[in-house]
Amino acid sequence: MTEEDLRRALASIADPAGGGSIVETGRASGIVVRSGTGGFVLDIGGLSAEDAAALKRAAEQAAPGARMITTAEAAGGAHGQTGQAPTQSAAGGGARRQPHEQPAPDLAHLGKIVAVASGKGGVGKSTVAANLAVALAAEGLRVGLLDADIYGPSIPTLLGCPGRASGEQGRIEPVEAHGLKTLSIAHLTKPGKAMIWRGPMAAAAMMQMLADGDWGELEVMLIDMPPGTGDIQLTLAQKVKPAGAVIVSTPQDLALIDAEKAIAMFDKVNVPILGVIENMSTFVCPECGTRSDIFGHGGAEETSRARSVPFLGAVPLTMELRRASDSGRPAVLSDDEAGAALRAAALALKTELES
Ligand SMILES: Nc1ncnc2c1ncn2[C@@H]1O[C@H](COP(=O)(O)OP(=O)(O)OP(=O)(O)O)[C@@H](O)[C@H]1O
Repeated sequence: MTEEDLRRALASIADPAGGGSIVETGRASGIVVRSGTGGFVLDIGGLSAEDAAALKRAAEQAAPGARMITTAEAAGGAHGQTGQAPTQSAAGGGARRQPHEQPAPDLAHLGKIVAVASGKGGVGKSTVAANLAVALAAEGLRVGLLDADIYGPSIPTLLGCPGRASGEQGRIEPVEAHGLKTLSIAHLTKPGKAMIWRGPMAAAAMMQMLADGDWGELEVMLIDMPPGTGDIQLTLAQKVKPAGAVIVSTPQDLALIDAEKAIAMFDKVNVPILGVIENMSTFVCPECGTRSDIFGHGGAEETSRARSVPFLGAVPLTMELRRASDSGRPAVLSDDEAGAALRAAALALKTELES
């Protein structure tokens, strides 16, 4: 038996959660054959006991004698619900890519890839990512922005470019907005569909948008990561090999603890930290202009000093920024304080990328 035989046998089994065969969705991974004996990992996470038992039986029958390791570690999303792979709904059925199975695609045409990440949700990571991207495009760079926040895609709203991406023959045409190219899972799926994907499917979707997107020749590709340190972050580090990561945090202690965790995770997988940005740094009252440090102030700068990573700047919490984000006109295009702070952070990032 060869690995190809084993892979083909497993590919004949449909993932009970939908999205294609268990090889296509990444539910069967780590497929190896050593001295004629096969082995693979079967992820039964997110399945009902009944579906899991049926799947194990089907795998045993399809690959008799192969060593099967079952794991539920990668489970995520709603249990037992059906997900949908992006090519089915958008790009017209191109070759799917498996982060765990296929060699890393050649992404040299994407230029310097920068992950914008946060340890904790809701700190304004997507807002910062969108504004950095628009500011870098305004500086004349050819910029891409990938929304890899599969579970809460917000880039189309922030850039004011909802709707569906077009595509043919397995390629996906990115959407153009504010001088840059962007793709989001929200451009590829019906609302709500992406939320129920399991971890490996979400990672596969990110890789597919990167590899199958018709991005052209870019200088910088920013990736708006989902919050936390899960499957997608690992796939990114292993397959995409980014030039570095930008960590967004509020000055609040809890957010900073999680930001530290994110820094440690990127350190561990050898992704350099290009800098830390403190968001919601100081609240500026829209009525009287009074400043108050609702979440504290300066904590992210202290963290970056303690970890010897660059501090790219502090962005205030302002009504204008919130309104600009909701209306799809990035704050960086206006002259107010938050816009200026974001432009400065983008320039600091540009300097880091050039050094
Ligand atoms: N500096 C700021 N001033 C005012 N509002 C802000 C600021 N930064 C972000 N926001 C608002 O906070 C909300 C959350 O921001 P955003 O979606 O960017 O966070 P996130 O960290 O990406 O969240 P998630 O973890 O859900 O992906 C949005 O409504 C956004 O407009």
